[in-house]
Amino acid sequence: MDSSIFSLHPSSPLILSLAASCPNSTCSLGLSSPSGSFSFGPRHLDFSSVSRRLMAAPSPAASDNKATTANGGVGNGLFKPKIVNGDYGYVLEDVPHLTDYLPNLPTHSNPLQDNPAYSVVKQYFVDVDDTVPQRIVVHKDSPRGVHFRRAGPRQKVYFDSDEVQACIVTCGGLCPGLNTVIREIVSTLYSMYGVRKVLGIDGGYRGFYARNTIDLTLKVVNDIHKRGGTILGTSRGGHDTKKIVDSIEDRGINQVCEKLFVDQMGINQVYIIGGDGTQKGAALIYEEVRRRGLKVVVAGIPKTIDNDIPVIDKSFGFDTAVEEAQRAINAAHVEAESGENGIGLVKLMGRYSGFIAMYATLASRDVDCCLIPESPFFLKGEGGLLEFVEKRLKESGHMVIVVAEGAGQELISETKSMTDASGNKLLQDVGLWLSQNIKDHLKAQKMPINLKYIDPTYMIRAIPSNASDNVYCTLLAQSCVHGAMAGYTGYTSGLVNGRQTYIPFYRIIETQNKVVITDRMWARLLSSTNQPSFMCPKLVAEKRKEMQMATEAQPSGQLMDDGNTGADKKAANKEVRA
Ligand SMILES: Nc1ncnc2c1ncn2[C@@H]1O[C@H](COP(=O)(O)OP(=O)(O)OP(=O)(O)O)[C@@H](O)[C@H]1O
Ligand SMILES: O=P(O)(O)OC[C@H]1O[C@](O)(CO)[C@@H](O)[C@@H]1O
Ligand SMILES: [Mg+2]
Repeated sequence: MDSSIFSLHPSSPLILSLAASCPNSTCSLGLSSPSGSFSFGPRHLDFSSVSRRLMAAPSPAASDNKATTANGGVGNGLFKPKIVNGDYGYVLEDVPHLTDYLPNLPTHSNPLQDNPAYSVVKQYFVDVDDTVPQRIVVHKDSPRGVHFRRAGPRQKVYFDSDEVQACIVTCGGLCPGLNTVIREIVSTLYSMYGVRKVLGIDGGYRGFYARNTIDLTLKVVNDIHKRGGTILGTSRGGHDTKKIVDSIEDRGINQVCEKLFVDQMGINQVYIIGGDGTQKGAALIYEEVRRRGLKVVVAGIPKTIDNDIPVIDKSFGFDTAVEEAQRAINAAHVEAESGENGIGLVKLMGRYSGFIAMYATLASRDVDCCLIPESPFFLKGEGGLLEFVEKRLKESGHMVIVVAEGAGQELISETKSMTDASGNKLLQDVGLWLSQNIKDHLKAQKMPINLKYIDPTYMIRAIPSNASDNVYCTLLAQSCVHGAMAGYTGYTSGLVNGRQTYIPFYRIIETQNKVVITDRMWARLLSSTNQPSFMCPKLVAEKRKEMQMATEAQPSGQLMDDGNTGADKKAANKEVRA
């Protein structure tokens, strides 16, 4: 067994509480027929259809008695989190399961065990009790801490292949790898689970009730991973939970797709690919589905080019975007080097989180100054940006500046703030604003300059994913499908410490992942660019306190983390005090 994966030992007291809430553990195996699985033959669909529509959902309070409760909740907070506590501070933040509110669902043997491609695999299935720790760096006496359920195929599945009617939707901004995820969900459903009914929802959440859909077959998705964008289209705004669940349940989709959905059943597996906003919407859909007592899995795949989703190691497409950003930075450098007092200014995406700018800067080594939303700066006076620009030009004759689109917004916008259809703040063009201020300042100093402003914003997210992101997308998609087939719901599939996991929605949507400027990664950047921090000592102290409070409340999932999470810092502070 891998050391980063903890298995709950069946004899430990922990298993007792887990068995009560985990459908795949001993208690639900008791449902199996002597042959090891329930099989309802051709009538099975009828049974499911009845269970989808008629089985009364227990009241949230009753159904949640199975798990220890904790603060927080999903969406409207109707359903409490499933938290399992074990020895030595072990905590499992578990994901919901269909049997939490539909207790008598039949199980089936996982068809993967008859798949020739998997015949060589030593262990077909992931142990149902395997979990993955959120914190990988620990001290001798640290508690074992928070864990998530390990993703992967389970021995028992809760859907018969013929019964599955899946749909996929993509929402929010574009991101490299969206098509790969779509392709691999379809391919996993078809090739591993023998599913034949997969539908693409057109144009984001509103596509659920706009009734435009695409039949996703292996042929349709075959080459799509080579293209940027999403073949399904995407959108912002337009989330209406009730209308979406009405459509999932029995309207719209099966009517449009008469060829496939002759039995008039609704969708029973919903795969939702999108960022923080999308996952909030997914959490609401899950709650409504559960409230109605439907046998419908709601599963998310985190998509965010800004890498602003917490808990996960990093988001798919991020590497591709950083790689593509190098081309813009290289061009800026070439331009800057070639003119008198040349300045290459590159604006990169990053609304609230400056990860793309930070990683593109660290990768390039040609950058003299990187500005991100998390690190406030000021323009004029001693220690300000303009003084630094002037100094660097005098020293080197040229410079490259990388700015994240969300940086310095508080300095620019005096106009009334506007929002997009999803409620996200619309940003002012920090690149143009910086260009003008730098030009004005250096003109006043009588310094001739050559400033070239490059804005590759959409170019870094509209491209197809690179090879490593393609593999990442494949694993994410496969994990997500395995979870749905195993009956888990209300989860986002995500990579945690290099392992695929199922993370409850509430953990994904409760905070945003941000660059922690008091961590070593930002210090590495400052030492690579040799830029000042642009912060007065008082502000640094305030930031440090702010960050400490935030990280102590919640260990953050920093990209290539040093292990400098809140909990580690707590432990470190304890040592210092001792
Ligand atoms: N709080 C919310 N509740 C329900 N739905 C939401 C919420 N926030 C956003 N959505 C819906 O999710 C979809 C996408 O949201 P948004 O435009 O914010 O993008 P995102 O998923 O955060 O992706 P990204 O920001 O990475 O582009 C939209 O259809 C929006 O209506
Ligand atoms: O112009 P659009 O499509 O709204 O997207 C812009 C936003 O999308 C993001 O890439 C997030 O998806 C942000 O970085 C950016 O502000
Ligand atoms: Mg977002």
